[in-house]
Amino acid sequence: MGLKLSIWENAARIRAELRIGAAVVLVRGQAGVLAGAAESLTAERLEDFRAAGPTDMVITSRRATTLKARAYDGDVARIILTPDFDLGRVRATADPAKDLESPLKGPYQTRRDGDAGLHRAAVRLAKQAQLLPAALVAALPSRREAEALARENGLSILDTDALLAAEAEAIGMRPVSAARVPLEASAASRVHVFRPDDGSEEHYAIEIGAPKRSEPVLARLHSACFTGDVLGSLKCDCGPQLRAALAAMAAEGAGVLLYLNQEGRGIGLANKMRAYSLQDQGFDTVEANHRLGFEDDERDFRIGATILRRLGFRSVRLLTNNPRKIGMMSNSGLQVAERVPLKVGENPLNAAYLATKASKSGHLL
Ligand SMILES: Nc1nc2c(ncn2[C@@H]2O[C@H](COP(=O)(O)OP(=O)(O)OP(=O)(O)O)[C@@H](O)[C@H]2O)c(=O)[nH]1
Ligand SMILES: [Zn+2]
Repeated sequence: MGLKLSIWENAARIRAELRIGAAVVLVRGQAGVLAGAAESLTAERLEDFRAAGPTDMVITSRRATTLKARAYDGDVARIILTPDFDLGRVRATADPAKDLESPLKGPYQTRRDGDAGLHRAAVRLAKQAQLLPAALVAALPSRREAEALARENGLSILDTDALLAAEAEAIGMRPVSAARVPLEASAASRVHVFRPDDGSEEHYAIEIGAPKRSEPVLARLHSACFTGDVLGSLKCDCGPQLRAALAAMAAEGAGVLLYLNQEGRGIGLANKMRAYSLQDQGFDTVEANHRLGFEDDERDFRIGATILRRLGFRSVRLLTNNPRKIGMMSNSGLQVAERVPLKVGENPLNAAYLATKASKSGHLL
């Protein structure tokens, strides 16, 4: 039977497998590797990697900077897994929790020859699985042998160039369901649920009143913050921003708030809590992300524009202090007719966080 998984089906399955510690096969051109996430690695699986072929641990250049490892591959570094490199050292290399306690983890020998494309893809998949951005990669002799290894062991196999090509386009969003939900801010509210074609998290649109599609709509792109939105955390300004945005829309009688499930600026709640632990050790919000191996902001801002367009909007008055959100909207073909500042919720416990966003991430004051 010619039943073939689509690239999205395959990538979604591989993300789930990486989370539970399975090894997968990645191929590109004539090359193939066995790959797994460092965070979910076990001692037994580490031996499987060593038996499969010469194994590297791949980290991002952000993490490499903290570890003083040379990154010859631009945004990633391939650490050669010498025989003494055990599971404890893999964990300590991936996870910065104990960096200050035991700063001397190296020296690391990093690889500079050969192509790092499949290694880069492995780290990217670990990030998408919301794990620490670090992977184990064992080189296999050829694509043909990689395909045979996958077939014989029932492993998932992914062509990483095909995934990159698919991701270059904005991911499609399908409206799934919608219903009236009267809110404290406004009784005239509807919640719409959108499901992305790539099998990742669903996102929500909260429509207040009946905004005209022919005029710029008062809009907010809100990224999920479990701690701020739900628990009322004082470490950030998300909860007050969420409520102030809904209140502003209610006051005008119309607006649309997108609730985007991009927790922790796209790194997920587990990694955000790791970042918070680092902040308790004295690092600011940007430094903490970098020590973990992430960029300051890992969100895909095209998602918001895609959903707004699906809802029929062409132009927005955007509630934000973040110039990147404005840039993304314009690049995605949505006109930003006006920026509406949203400065609420400053308190003594988040003042330094807000100041860092202004000084390092270009947030407008
Ligand atoms: N990684 C990380 N994420 C954080 C931290 N504090 C808050 N967040 C996340 O940051 C996001 C908040 O972003 P938003 O308020 O939508 O956007 P913004 O970039 O601040 O821009 P505007 O609020 O529009 O000006 C949420 O996903 C939070 O979970 C932190 O210290 N580290
Ligand atoms: Zn927050």
